[in-house]
Amino acid sequence: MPVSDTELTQMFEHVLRLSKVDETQSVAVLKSHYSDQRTVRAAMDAAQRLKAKVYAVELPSFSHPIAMGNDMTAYCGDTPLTGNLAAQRALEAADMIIDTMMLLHSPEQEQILKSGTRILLAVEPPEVLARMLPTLADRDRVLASKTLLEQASSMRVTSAAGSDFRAQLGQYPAVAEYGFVDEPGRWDHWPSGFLFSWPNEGTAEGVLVLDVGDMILPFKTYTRERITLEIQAGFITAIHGGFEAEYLRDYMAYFKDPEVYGISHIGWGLQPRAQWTAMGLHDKNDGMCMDARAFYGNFLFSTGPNTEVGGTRKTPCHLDIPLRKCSVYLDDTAVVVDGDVVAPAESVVK
Ligand SMILES: O=c1ccc(O)c[nH]1
Ligand SMILES: [Fe+2]
Repeated sequence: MPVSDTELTQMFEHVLRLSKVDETQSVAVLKSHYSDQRTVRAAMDAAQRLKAKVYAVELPSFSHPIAMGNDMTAYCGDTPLTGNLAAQRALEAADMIIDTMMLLHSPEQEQILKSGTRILLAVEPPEVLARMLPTLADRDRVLASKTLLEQASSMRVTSAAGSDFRAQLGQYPAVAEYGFVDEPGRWDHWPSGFLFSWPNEGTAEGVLVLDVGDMILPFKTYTRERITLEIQAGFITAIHGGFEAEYLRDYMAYFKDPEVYGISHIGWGLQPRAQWTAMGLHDKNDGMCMDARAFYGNFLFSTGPNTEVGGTRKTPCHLDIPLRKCSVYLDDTAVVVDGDVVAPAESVVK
């Protein structure tokens, strides 16, 4: 249902308050011509209403000749900010950036965060922003699980469909997404409500079976037949199945980059207001479909880049693949069983 401009501004005030925006803060709204202009205006108005020093940084869009589709996660790494050091300095000067054009998975985002500037990504449609307006309960639920994830030395994922995946953890940090940025140097995405880390280089292995009803982003498709991925030493080594497997193989091969087969972030969803069904109710160009990444009890894995945590894989092809009905174990502790969150207690929604 349509959200009014007034509601959108009020929602931004709520999220910016949670992000500790006040009269002591400077807020930069990062945009390009493809930003949602209503989101840009609401962000600017809300920051001003909280008495922050507000400015906008507009960048000409960037399109790489091999990028396909309009989903902002489909081509990662190079962005409108790449190479524009003056603009990067202008952004690093802010205490907080509201990113309406997508810096995610770029080295520049990492550099800006290291300067202490915090970044909130907001590119979903206003109606999706409204349905998953972040709360302190979201933060507490995700951070309770992050405590377990950052202490774990391994993750194992199994499913009735036949998945049996393992990875060592610890080389990379655990990342919690709960929809607002309340600490210096923090990145987050409104809407969200999930957490993840990256496998230690070379340690992801086993089999992941995409069953009927799982999802592949940025295709924004529900899989209608099984696709089986073989994973060895941190990379997908085979993709078996029918037409949908062929489509996935063809898309990944198109980039002519062996790093596209690397395993990227792995984690699970903790947002009860995100819905598995939502993707079927939106057009492919409506946004990046955060419902799919965040729905409660999913196992979300992904392929390709790991630059945002200092890794060396800057490949542009990034697939986010949420699976239902998996069991996720951290060392010997089950956090998700058959698609339902079981631990820690503070992360379980009754
Ligand atoms: O919020 C996000 C969105 C995309 C992604 O790849 C990770 N986290
Ligand atoms: Fe991702």
